[in-house]
Amino acid sequence: FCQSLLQVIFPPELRFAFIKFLNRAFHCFSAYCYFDITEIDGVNTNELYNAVQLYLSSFVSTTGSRLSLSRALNSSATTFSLSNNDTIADNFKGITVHWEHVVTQRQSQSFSWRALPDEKRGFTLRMKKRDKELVLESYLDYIMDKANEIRRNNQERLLYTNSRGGSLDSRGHHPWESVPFKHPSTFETLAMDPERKRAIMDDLREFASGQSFYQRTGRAWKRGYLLYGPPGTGKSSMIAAMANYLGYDIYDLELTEVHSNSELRKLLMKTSSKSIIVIEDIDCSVNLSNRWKAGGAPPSSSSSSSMMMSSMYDIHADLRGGGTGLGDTEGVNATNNRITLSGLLNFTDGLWSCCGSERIFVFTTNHIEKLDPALLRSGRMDMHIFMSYCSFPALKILLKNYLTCDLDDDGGVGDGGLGKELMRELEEVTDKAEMSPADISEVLIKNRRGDRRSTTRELLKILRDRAERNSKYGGGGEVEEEEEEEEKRTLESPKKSVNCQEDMICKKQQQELEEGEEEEKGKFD
Ligand SMILES: Nc1ncnc2c1ncn2[C@@H]1O[C@H](COP(=O)(O)OP(=O)(O)OP(=O)(O)O)[C@@H](O)[C@H]1O
Ligand SMILES: [Mg+2]
Repeated sequence: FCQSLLQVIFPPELRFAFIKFLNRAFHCFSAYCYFDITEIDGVNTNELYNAVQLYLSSFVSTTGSRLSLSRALNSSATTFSLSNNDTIADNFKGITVHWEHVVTQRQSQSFSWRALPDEKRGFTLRMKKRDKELVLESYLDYIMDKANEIRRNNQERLLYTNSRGGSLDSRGHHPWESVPFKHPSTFETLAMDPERKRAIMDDLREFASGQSFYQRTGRAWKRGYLLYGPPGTGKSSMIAAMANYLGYDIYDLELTEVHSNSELRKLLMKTSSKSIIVIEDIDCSVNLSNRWKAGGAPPSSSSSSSMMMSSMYDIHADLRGGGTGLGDTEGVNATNNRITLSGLLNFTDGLWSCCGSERIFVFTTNHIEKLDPALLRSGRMDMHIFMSYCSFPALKILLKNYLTCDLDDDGGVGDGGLGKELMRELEEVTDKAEMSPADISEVLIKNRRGDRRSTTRELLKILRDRAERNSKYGGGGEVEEEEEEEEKRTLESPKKSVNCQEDMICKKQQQELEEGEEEEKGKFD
């Protein structure tokens, strides 16, 4: 009766004004304030809404009793989110905030360019008025960062390659092509000394969480690792483990496909942050000890041989980038049409190297001694990591992974383990055998049908043979290694073998020239 009386006495305008006033009075005296984050902001999707949803999903799964589940395209994980009109509390730097997921039916609407969903979804964030500043200043940024991290962890990572060279294709597409990266190597499966492994993992973790350090010290947020060691010691596996550990994408840069320094720069500009840029076998992929060429004269040579050397380089430049041919002694083409060491150093160190951030450069080589000292100078590559032949602690990791048995220091645990004696014998010969983890894994795979002890005995036999051979002929599989190297070079870089032929032709020409000179000299004498 009162209500109808009020409706009769007060006109609607007055009633609305009264309700508005009551609302204002309530908000004035309330200790709380509210932010609405709607799913669609005008006609655009609100990034903050998606970020909040993802962020809340990281802890709502353990606290909520009724959840909405979803899975995004290319995602490998289920996303949990608050059900309609549910509420959850969160703590941030000592303050408590409350999130409510508000879903209402959208009223039949006027004309819109974009088909809008029937439901209007949004989050309401409730916090104490005194906390408003902190929320605006850092809580929302924190949520965005966290959401990006969750998105990256859930999403498949990619392995990029520059098989099309360094330039954009005719349709202006990206110079990198990608495939999903699914390498199973992790630091768990990687066989190397546990202490060194831990040091590398710590270094990576510090790098990934070191944004403020890099900002404070004025350094570009990047890090370089040089992995070196004999073939099959796990350099490529280490790169995969790094990517899996940090959740980064990998850009596998094929230097032989890049024709100039500017192409190299373009490629770099098209890489994303949180990625590992890899150049494998840097000593094989391109001749990088030619920096003197850009500066003019070679380090030490007689004039005739210097001329001959120049010609040699010009032939290479021709092959790669269409130079003018023999006699172009200044090497203009050599520097313009092919990549040089200084171009590569600019790539990793120069101003361009910091477009984008949080990037890791990894170079690998089997022969560190063949690299130009400029690449090795301190500060260039932050960490030099030697991947050695299999040591005993590394062997234990391989045994654990391949034979699925946990081993303590005495070889015990799990069905009696492998036994103290067997472990001692293994320890004695492992270092002397100088076998790579790849070779040892091969033995373990071949003999995996037998029981653990017989497989290990088989391995011990092979290790002993290798150790004996090494003591007889001195040194590890250097000859094998050289052969493998040569094979790798021919397989990976057909151009290289062309270059080798060119080198031989040039050497022959040089020999003929010298013989000619001697003849001339003889005539004068
Ligand atoms: N340290 C290691 N831990 C575990 N497995 C390894 C290790 N090293 C090699 N392997 C095994 O051997 C295979 C070849 O290793 P990988 O390709 O990583 O060697 P690499 O050092 O990159 O050799 P290359 O110099 O020829 O490129 C891997 O697939 C892996 O199964
Ligand atoms: Mg490799």
